[in-house]
Amino acid sequence: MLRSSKAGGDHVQRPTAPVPAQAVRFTTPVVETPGIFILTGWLWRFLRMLVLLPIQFPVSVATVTASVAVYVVFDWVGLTVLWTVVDLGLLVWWRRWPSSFKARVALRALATWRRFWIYRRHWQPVLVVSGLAESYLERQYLPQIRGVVCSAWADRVRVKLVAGTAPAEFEHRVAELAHGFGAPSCRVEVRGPRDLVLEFPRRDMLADPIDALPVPDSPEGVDLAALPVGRCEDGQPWRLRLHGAHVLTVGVTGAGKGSVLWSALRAMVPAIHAGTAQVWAIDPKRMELSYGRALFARYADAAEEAVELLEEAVAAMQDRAQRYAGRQRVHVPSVRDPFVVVVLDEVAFLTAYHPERDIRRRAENAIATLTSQGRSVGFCVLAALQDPRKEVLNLRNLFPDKVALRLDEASQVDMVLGEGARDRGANAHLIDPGLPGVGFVKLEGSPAPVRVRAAFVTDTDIDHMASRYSGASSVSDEVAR
Ligand SMILES: Nc1ncnc2c1ncn2[C@@H]1O[C@H](COP(=O)(O)OP(=O)(O)OP(=O)(O)O)[C@@H](O)[C@H]1O
Repeated sequence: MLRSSKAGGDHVQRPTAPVPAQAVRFTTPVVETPGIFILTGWLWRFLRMLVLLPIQFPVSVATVTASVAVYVVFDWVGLTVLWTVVDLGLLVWWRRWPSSFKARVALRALATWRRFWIYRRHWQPVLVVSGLAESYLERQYLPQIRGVVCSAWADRVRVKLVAGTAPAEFEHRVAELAHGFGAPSCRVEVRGPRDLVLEFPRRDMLADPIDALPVPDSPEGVDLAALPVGRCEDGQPWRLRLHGAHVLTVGVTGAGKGSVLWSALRAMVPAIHAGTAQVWAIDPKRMELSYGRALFARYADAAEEAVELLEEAVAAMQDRAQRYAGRQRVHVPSVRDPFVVVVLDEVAFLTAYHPERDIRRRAENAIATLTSQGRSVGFCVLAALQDPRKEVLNLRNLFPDKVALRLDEASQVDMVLGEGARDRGANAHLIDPGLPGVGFVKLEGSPAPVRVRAAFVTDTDIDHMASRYSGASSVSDEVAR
């Protein structure tokens, strides 16, 4: 039976055979909605809006209600007096307490205005055209705007997602959203299930160069785990963790890598002066670091010397680890056991470009050992690199913290900041060449990349630092101990 040519064959449609027309077709009947239902729906929505309006916009509703009440009771004269008094009060508030006025009045009024004029007005067309509206049974579902908050530099639009969609759909369309709402960029921050925030900058807070930040007054004022090196896009200080981390700064030539290195060193010079921190510098280009040579406990520019310096650092680190074994788990910087920062400008010179294979191998081994074992015993590698590809530096994942300055290609963003960083708005390949020192970082505790700018430490600043703080660092020769 099963072998018969008919068995099972009746139901199999051969790929080339035409689909037969159905003799009988079942379709859902179309029933016209009675007008009364439509009217009831509209009325229900209108009443709901009236009830919710005072809850959603209490200040605006109170203002309009009070104005109407005063007009009804006291006519135009009363209304004019009321508004004159209110305006004078606002004027005094603005002049006397400008920041509180800005936070409580100006930015809130701006948020209400932009919510309706920019976001509500363009929401449907932008989302439909960019493919973020969902369709189901011939009905269209749009993510909802839950609120708009304005800060001094950006609008944050809180959005409730349509059930069954994922934040990744927004992350893949940041360019469409930015253009759609007339913003220079858009970043997506996921706050919880079906809850995300779209951040649209209104102006660039990092457009102007930042002068070198003040040097802390004393070594006690230096927090090696949070050195201020510049500013974040929201105006907050950008702090770089060196103690307990390794930092890789990547950017094309002229991207401003030097300003990240020098800002970090500037923030810790009192500790260098007191001898609780040391800088071991490798400067293959002989341009970037040679200026502040007096600040360094060790310095090398030639390849052979540089590799020896790295191997000395490994020996010192291992010696310290041996002394700590079983006795101490956390490194506390002291004159005896200073925090050692190995600064490596253009690390690829040693790991990829040097013609001698032995130099490349030794340099790579030493960097790998320092980055994988140095954190807990107070050794940190602070490196700069132009090209982040694996062939150039296959150790890049041993650096827990990375800074992406201006990059050549879009694909390099995820190489530096990790997968998905570009989708979340870290467009390091689109940074304006006229903005050196601008880049993206991932701050602790948040997967969303943050745009930052390093302060610019000029040659004069370096001269001053070198003459004021040099010579005091007690170079403890750990290898000898
Ligand atoms: N943070 C900054 N703010 C303003 N201008 C900066 C900043 N950083 C660098 N610049 C300017 O950009 C120029 C190039 O910077 P820098 O030499 O640090 O780049 P780089 O990435 O180290 O380049 P290279 O890899 O070629 O050494 C500097 O001479 C300076 O004029």
